[in-house]
Amino acid sequence: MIVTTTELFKHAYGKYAIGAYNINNLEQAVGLFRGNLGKVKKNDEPVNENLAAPFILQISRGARSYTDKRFLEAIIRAAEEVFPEAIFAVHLDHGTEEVCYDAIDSGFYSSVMIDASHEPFEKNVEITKRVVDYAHKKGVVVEAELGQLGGVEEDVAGSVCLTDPAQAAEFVRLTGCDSLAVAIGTSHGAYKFTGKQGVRLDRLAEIQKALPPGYPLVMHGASSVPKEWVDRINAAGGKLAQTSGVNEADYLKAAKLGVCKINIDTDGRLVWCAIYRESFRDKPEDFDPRTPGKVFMAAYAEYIIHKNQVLGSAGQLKEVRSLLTARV
Ligand SMILES: O=C(CO)COP(=O)(O)O
Ligand SMILES: O=C[C@H](O)COP(=O)(O)O
Ligand SMILES: [Zn+2]
Ligand SMILES: [Zn+2]
Repeated sequence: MIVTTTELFKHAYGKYAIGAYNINNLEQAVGLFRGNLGKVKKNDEPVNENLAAPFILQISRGARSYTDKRFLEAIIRAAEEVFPEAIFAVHLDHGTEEVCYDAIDSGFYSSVMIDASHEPFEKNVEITKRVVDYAHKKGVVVEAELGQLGGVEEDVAGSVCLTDPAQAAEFVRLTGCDSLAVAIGTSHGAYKFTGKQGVRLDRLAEIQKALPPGYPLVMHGASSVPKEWVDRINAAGGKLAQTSGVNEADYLKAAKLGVCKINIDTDGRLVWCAIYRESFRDKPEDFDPRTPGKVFMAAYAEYIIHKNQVLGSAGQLKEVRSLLTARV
């Protein structure tokens, strides 16, 4: 069942965070749905309610244009039928104004992100407000961004510029956006922090205090970039040096400070890269695309289960399901 992020955030606020996972292809979709239902190897395994989690499926502009946006949509529609127990939001990640309108008009996305954070404050407000007004008329909710993450974010090269708490409150008031992505020291990709710096929970606490009670915040660039996966990639011929990620122990700390959505893309890519490299290394005679694909879907499902455990969303599906069905 596709729901809005608002419905998920209400349940999560202050207690745990919902995993927001980017996908680009069929194998990632299957692994993602399995993992969020506590299944690993087969689609028809029984749901494991102790592990099952509500989640957000994110589609970036790059994912939409990788093949054709209609392919991803068809895969997700099929997944809804194959995994009828899943409760998730379909979210456009880092949209421009034009792409937001396209996603809203499609009737498929329950949530969009307008990212005008590279614009000056007033322009960011102006663009975000237009998207919010358009989206709300069609029942779609909007995530916006204020402040800039470090590193490269699609075609926006940002330098770390933490979100100002007072500006955040003003931004939310002026735009009416439903959730806000804040810059608290993280960046996209596998090379996040230099030295000992980490997530700026102190700044996050100030932002939470400045906003209305219960207002949902979003953490981008939240992959933990696990050493285990980086080492496996390198042992299978990869060349990733000096990687660094978010400490997984910070996820729940951030959730207690109002972060309801935690964005993870890079970690899924690392799992993908390690599994495919190992498969090609260990089975050089095999050229069947399903050989690494099968291993990847199971490994990705297991990884999603792990992530949901550290986010605190594992095991929450049952309660979310009963709340949503009681409401109907
Ligand atoms: O923020 C993200 C997508 O919007 C993903 O962040 P990572 O690169 O840390 O996975
Ligand atoms: O914000 C960046 C996300 O990780 C999406 O990345 P992508 O644009 O390469 O799909
Ligand atoms: Zn941004
Ligand atoms: Zn992001």
